[in-house]
Amino acid sequence: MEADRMDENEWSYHGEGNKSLVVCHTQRCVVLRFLKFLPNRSKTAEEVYQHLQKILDFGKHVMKQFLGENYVHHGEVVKLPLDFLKPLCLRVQSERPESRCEKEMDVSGYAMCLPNLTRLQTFPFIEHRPIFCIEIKPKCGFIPTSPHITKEIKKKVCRFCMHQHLKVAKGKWKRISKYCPLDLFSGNKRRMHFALMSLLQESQNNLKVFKNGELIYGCRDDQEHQSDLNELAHHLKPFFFPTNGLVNGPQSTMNILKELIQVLTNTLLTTSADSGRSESFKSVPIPQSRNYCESGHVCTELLRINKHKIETAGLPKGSILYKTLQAQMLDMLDIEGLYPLYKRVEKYLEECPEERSTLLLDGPYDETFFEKLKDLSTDDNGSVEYAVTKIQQYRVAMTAKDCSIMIALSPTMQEDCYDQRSVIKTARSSFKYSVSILDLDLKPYESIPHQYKRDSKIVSHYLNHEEAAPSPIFKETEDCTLLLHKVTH
Ligand SMILES: O=P(O)(O)O[C@@H]1[C@@H](OP(=O)(O)O)[C@H](OP(=O)(O)O)[C@H](O)[C@H](OP(=O)(O)O)[C@H]1OP(=O)(O)O
Ligand SMILES: Nc1ncnc2c1ncn2[C@@H]1O[C@H](COP(=O)(O)OP(=O)(O)OP(=O)(O)O)[C@@H](O)[C@H]1O
Repeated sequence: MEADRMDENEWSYHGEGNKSLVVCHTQRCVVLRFLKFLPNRSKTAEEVYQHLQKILDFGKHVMKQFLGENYVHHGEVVKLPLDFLKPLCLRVQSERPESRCEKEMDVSGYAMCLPNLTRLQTFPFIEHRPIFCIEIKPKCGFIPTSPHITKEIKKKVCRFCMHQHLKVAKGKWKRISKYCPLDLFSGNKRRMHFALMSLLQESQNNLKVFKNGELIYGCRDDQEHQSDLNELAHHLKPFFFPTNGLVNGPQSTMNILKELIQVLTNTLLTTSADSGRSESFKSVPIPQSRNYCESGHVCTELLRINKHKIETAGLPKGSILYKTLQAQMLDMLDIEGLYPLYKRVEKYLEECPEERSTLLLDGPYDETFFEKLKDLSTDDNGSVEYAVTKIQQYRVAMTAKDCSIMIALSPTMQEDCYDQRSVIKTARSSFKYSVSILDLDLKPYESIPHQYKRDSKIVSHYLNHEEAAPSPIFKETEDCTLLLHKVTH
């Protein structure tokens, strides 16, 4: 990137989260990811540079090893001139959703330059072949079994489903989503179909759809707005049924969504030859963990019929979901077991503050850091070293619980002679695809007390308000349609 030739008019607002704001180039397949800060909390240019460099190192030396070379794009830190940044910041301001404007885009002079993951990862310039991309923020896909857990409900209902109730009560979202991460991570195609359909119906901030790089569905600020699946299907129709232009109406919408879900399921279950170095990790053991959630909305009939399958189904090793779940499961103690270890480290640092850098709490995030994550033992010998290892594993796990998966798909003719490993096929369609993971910033050590409090808030709210309430009635005709439809393997 040539910093002296940067023109703000070539960049447009792309999206943002709680910690960063992203702009994309209009001609090339790249984005710039800026940090965001609360007003008066901004950092110096040097601090921002160091922070971005740590994000890069963590992606490159840790998450790439974990999740695989092909899925993770660590990008590069770029220096940008102020006469580019100031007008760019003004330009994007009007595009930003109001709910995100509490924080300001950092204009200190550094950003992360990354490939635009809504595009196929094989071309440096924007191709004019049609493409769409689904972004999924799957959240935590397992129920914890840690002996440190004090509330039994945490062993029955997953955190996402419990958290839904608090979010709706606080007005963050209008409706409870029927999505349960345990369905998506189950590896069972029917449950995955249900999870994806639920995400489409109530996308919240867990699903977005981009068409030719532009957001067309999901993550709307206006939470009153009920997502319009007909509109989405209308957008996607040319990708799935290019010649069948006249068929319209609910049946057509359903067919398109079913096709979309099938393509997504197949992609999520595809294994990558590129295994990274996660093979050198032992699988994280989770004794007697249940793989469905008591508050899940997946039709009880389906659970009954498929009970045996649900017990045995699993994710293919090497699939993106498997790798993400393995990283999430590095949280073996649960925040309830982790918090006392955090306090142990804090006490030690109070007595010996000069030891902070020796403990490597703030990096460097290099090979040595990665190697230390491999120690899965939970035999606490009372040492500060044990506490630090568990804390670092927890931070990696929390990162994996909050990342997003991008699936970019571009229709291709069966006869196009692409490398067949990068083509996903169903009976009706065939797509060239790429899968990536984004938002792999290591969660801060300092956020552990906040995590502890939030966990207790989510659980108490659920116990006080929801546990006694009956499960929502499941309308089989509406919601089971996809589930009970035969799924082609
Ligand atoms: O705690 P959670 O599960 O609500 O996750 C937070 C996310 O909320 P969500 O529930 O996905 O809507 C939250 O997402 P939103 O801002 O709600 O879109 C952030 O991703 C937050 O991470 P960070 O503090 O910005 O690094 C996330 O916080 P962390 O817990 O990952 O630190
Ligand atoms: N490399 C990329 N290519 C395309 N889109 C991207 C890329 N990186 C981020 N985005 C888009 O920008 C949005 C915000 O980015 P990101 O998730 O990294 O922000 P964040 O503030 O770190 O999120 P969080 O709220 O989870 O902390 C993403 O949801 C995604 O839609």
